[in-house]
Amino acid sequence: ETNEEDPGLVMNFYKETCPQAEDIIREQVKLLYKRHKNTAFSWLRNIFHDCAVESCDASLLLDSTRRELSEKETDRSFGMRNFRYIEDIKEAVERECPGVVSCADILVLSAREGIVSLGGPYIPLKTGRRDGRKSRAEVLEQYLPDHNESMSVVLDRFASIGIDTPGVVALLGAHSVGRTHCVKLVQRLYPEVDPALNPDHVEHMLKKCPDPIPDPKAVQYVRNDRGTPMKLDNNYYRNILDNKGLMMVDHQLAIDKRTKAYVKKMANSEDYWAKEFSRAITILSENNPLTGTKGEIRRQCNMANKYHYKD
Ligand code: HEM
Ligand SMILES: [Ca+2]
Ligand SMILES: [Ca+2]
Repeated sequence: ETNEEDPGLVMNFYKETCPQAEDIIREQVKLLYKRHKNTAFSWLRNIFHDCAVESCDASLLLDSTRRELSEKETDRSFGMRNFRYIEDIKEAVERECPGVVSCADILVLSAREGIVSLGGPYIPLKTGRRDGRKSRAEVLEQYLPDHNESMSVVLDRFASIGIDTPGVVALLGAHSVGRTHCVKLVQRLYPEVDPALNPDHVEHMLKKCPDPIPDPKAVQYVRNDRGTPMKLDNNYYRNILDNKGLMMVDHQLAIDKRTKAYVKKMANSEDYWAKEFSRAITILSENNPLTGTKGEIRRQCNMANKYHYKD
C-alpha cells in the first residue's frame, strides 16, 4: 500500500532530506575503489546476500549479539569482506545528514556504484529502504543457494523473489569478478577431478588448491574469471561454456536445458547481458523493503540502534 506517509520506494527519496546522499555515496565508492579494488566485488556480492534474504534491510551488515549469530558469520557468507568500508561510507553520509539515510540504501547504492566501477552498466535504483533490527543466521540457507546446489533449487529460490530464468543467468554473471576460495572448490578436484572440467583449467586450479582439505584460514583461492578478473563483463559466459566454471552452480548454468540458451545469448551479446542484469538487479533491490515507519535508520551499520542508543 502507498499513502502520503509511506510513498514506498521512489527515485531520489532523499531529495529533500539529504539531496547530496547519492553523490556522497558515489564519491566514497570511487575513493575506496581507488585504494582497494576488491571493495567493488564486495558491494556487488552484498546486494545479493542482503536483498535475497527476506528483505533489502541491511540485515547482512549486523554483527552477532549475545543472543543471536548474525548472517555474515555463517558458512553461506564465506569469504565476504570489506564490511568496515561500508561504515566509512555511512560516516561520510552521517556527517552531512545525520540520522537520515539508511544502511539498506547505502548497501544498495554502493552496489550500484561498485557495478559502475567494475565497468558494468549504470542502473537507476529507487531508495527509501529502512533498516531491519535483526539478522538471523538460521534463515539463511532457506534463501541463499549453496555453491553446489541443483539448478532447480537455484531457479526456485530466485523465482520466489520474482527473478525469472534469464534474470538468474544474468545475475550469476557477477562471478565474472572476484574469487572463490579452495574450500568451495576442492570437491571438484579431490579425490577425483570432475571430468566435466576443462583440463587446462584443472591444471591451474590444482596449482592454486594443492590440498584436498584446505586450511580454512589459508588464503587460497582461484579467480572467478582469469580472463578479465577485474571487469564485470560477459566473459563469465564464455568461461562456463568452455567448462571453466569454478562452482557447480556455474557449471550447471551452462549445461542445464533451462538456462543454456540464455548463457549462449549472453556470451554473444554484452548488451543483452547488461540489459537483463540491470533488470534483475532492480528486482533484487526492491525485494520486500521496509518503508514508511517500519524498521529504523541505523546510526551505525553493524548494529541496531537499541544496542547503543535509547530511542
Ligand atoms: C546460486 C547463486 C550463488 C551462489 C551459490 C554463489 C556462491 C558464491 C561463492 C561460494 C563465492 C566464493 C566466496 C569465497 O570463496 O570467497 C561467491 C563469490 C562471489 N559472488 Fe556469488 N553466488 C551466487 C550468486 C551471486 C549473485 C547473484 C551475485 C551478485 C549479484 C554474486 C556475487 C559474487 C561476487 C562478486 C563474488 C566474489 C566475491 C569476492 O571476491 O570477494 N553471487 N559466490
Ligand atoms: Ca536482508
Ligand atoms: Ca570478467
